[in-house]
Amino acid sequence: MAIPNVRIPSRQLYIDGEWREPVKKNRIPIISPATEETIGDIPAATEEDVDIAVEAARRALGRDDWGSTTGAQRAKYLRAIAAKILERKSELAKLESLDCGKTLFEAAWDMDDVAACFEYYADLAEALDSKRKTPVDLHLDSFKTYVLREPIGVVGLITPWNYPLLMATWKVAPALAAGCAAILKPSELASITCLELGEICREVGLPPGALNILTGLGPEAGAPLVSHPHVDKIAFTGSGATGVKIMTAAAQLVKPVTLELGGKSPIVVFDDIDNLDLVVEWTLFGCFANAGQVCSATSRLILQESIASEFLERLLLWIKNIKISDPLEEDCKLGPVVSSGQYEKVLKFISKAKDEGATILCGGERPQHMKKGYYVQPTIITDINTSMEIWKEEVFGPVLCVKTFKTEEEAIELANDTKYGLASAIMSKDLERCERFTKAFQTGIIWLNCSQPTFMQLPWGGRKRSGFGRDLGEWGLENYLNIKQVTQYTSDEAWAFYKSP
Ligand SMILES: NC(=O)C1=CN([C@@H]2O[C@H](COP(=O)(O)OP(=O)(O)OC[C@H]3O[C@@H](n4cnc5c(N)ncnc54)[C@H](O)[C@@H]3O)[C@@H](O)[C@H]2O)C=CC1
Ligand SMILES: NCCCC(=O)O
Ligand code: NA
Repeated sequence: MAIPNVRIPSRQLYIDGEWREPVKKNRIPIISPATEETIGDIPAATEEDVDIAVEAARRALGRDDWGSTTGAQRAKYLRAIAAKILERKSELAKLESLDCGKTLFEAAWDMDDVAACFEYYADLAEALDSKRKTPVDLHLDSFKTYVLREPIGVVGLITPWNYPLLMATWKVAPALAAGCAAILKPSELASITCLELGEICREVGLPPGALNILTGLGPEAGAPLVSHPHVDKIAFTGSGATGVKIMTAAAQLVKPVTLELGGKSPIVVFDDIDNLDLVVEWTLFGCFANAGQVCSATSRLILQESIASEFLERLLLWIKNIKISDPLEEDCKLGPVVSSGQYEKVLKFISKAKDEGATILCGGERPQHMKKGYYVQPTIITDINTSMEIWKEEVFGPVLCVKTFKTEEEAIELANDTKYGLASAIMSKDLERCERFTKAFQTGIIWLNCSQPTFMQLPWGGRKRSGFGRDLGEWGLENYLNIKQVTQYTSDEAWAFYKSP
């Protein structure tokens, strides 16, 4: 089928409401994950550009047209952005798919979520107006006290390539709703749609400096943002290794961070399930959506021994039905991973698993029919012991590990046997058992008889090495608010602590 072509806009950095060439004039090529060809390039920001963007953001905070806006006024901008996203949905979805390899089906889904997220935070921005000043009654005649919620200031938002525009929106929307001035640094592996967000902000007349978009390499553009003295907070989604670097750099300035890092989430399947196909499909979706490049992917299947062979047999039949093709093709359900680096990384994990004695039940290689592109077959690995790397480390690719269990205690122990703590899923018709697992799972996200559904009203984030802080919901807005207490002495009486002269 003919692939719909779309022009990749050539952009500069988006700073202070306009397009600006990077000071050093460098650019980074865009490599198509589906064809391995260079299809464009993005500007490469460096420290000098970060300084210019931070000053623009600080100026915005000091100007009435942004720094003194009400939540209702900011909500208008957020709703206008949402409308433009929907207007350009088809083109943005294609650009997203071209850039990161995500199927067009999933990219379109993401664009709906992006628009809905801006709308959601527009509502919360309006609600903030009545919550800005909360009286606290001490039942004391001589004091009047209240709490103020105010924007935290200039915020640095550093985001990954697996959901390029959606992960950026999870941070940009609440940051703008709170009245912060933001500098977004998307991943250099997928920046196209984030740059289009800059064009959309320019078109809706978002005041200059409220949102600035700096594309570029992590160490060159991200690191200077983290260590900039006039950036008040960093919100990050990405790898654990980079999260540690960011937290270490921010610590030098006692700068607050929120870290949404990786995961190695379990899906526990009991033999009392009613509908085998329903559970098999959730298991597939939980690990192979977005080609497995999902921080919350339930990439460890912990299967009750009594149904293991029947379940795996059915799983293999479903896997054969997954259409692997150019991600822009209709009905494609598995595209390439984002880059040659990620491709090599995933294949290395698989070969290490084999070396350590595991069995590749299916997949494990490039699909025969895809001669070009960073494609990895949906892969299932069995005969795993818990000391293997494949059991412990996040692969961030279409690779599902399987272990079996007999008792609930064994299942809980296997599920929590990870340094991560992002998400867990349990499939069982016994809701009391689900309740027990909800308490026992050491994660921030629990799925009961499903895996991955993500709703922006709910707090998203984890524990342990999956980081801390929460995106989405009211919690997402709190990330960008400073809480200030105000205590007023209202009496004319002396305080009478000291003896009057
Ligand atoms: N939890 C999640 O949602 C994600 C997890 N990952 C994991 O991370 C692995 C590596 O993927 P990467 O794209 O390299 O993730 P990464 O964590 O290195 O990159 C994420 C963002 O951080 C920036 N960055 C990198 N080094 C930085 C530094 N020193 N200071 C400031 N910013 C910096 C990058 O430019 C990008 O915008 C993946 O294989 C996957 O395992 C990657 C993306 C998302
Ligand atoms: N369903 C959203 C997952 C977000 C993430 O992988 O970071
Ligand atoms: Na890309």
